[in-house]
Amino acid sequence: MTDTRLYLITPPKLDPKPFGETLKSALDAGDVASLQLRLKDVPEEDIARAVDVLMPIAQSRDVAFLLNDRPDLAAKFGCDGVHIGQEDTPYAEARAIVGPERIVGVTCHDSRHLAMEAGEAGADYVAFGAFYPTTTKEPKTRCEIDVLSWWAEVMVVPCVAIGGITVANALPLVQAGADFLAVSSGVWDYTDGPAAAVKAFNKLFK
Ligand SMILES: Cc1ncc(COP(=O)(O)OP(=O)(O)O)c(N)n1
Ligand SMILES: Cc1ncsc1CCOP(=O)(O)O
Ligand SMILES: [Mg+2]
Repeated sequence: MTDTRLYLITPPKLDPKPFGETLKSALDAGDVASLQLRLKDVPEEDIARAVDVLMPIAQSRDVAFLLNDRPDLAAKFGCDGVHIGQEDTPYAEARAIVGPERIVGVTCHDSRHLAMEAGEAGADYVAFGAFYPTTTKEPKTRCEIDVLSWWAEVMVVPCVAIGGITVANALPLVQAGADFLAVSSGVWDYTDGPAAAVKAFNKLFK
């Protein structure tokens, strides 16, 4: 049995009501640690509406609900945390906004240095990637698996792997010691559907 758990990331554009039904079936299919709402280039009211619909679905199933990019909205909406990248609100400011009880995760690309900085500052997790090709986002870097295994070996701050992760290519990341696999299209676009993807990922973690 490994300690790896699934961290789902929503598609960058979605219609909350129908997506909410898809989300229910995915979360009811197996263990999911967290869901990140990651809407890009949309007005705040679209984020608010998606939070209204999707956050109760996640939280009622003990799935942590994180918001991408916006610590101010994460605090305003009562999300469980926020994910910030290197071009978003700096960690110290994000932590001051959301407080000590909420999760703050930080993008660290392929950089041991960025991850050590974030970990020492108090980040609740560091995210490395992209490990595989992805069309969901133009990642700034590719990350080698040895960065992940080094971190898992020597550090205690949880590490997240992200970028092009699928059921077919996830095992080396699990074996390297990733605490979480952050997955978007590998679940939402899975051939047999998101629920089957959640089941298949959880089988890999056994
Ligand atoms: C878990 C996780 N890891 C990395 C990212 C990427 O964040 P960022 O670099 O800020 O890019 P955008 O997602 O904001 O386009 C993430 N969102 N989640
Ligand atoms: C947000 C993000 N950051 C680096 S790669 C990526 C996209 C993750 O989506 P997918 O799992 O579909 O590659
Ligand atoms: Mg960001």
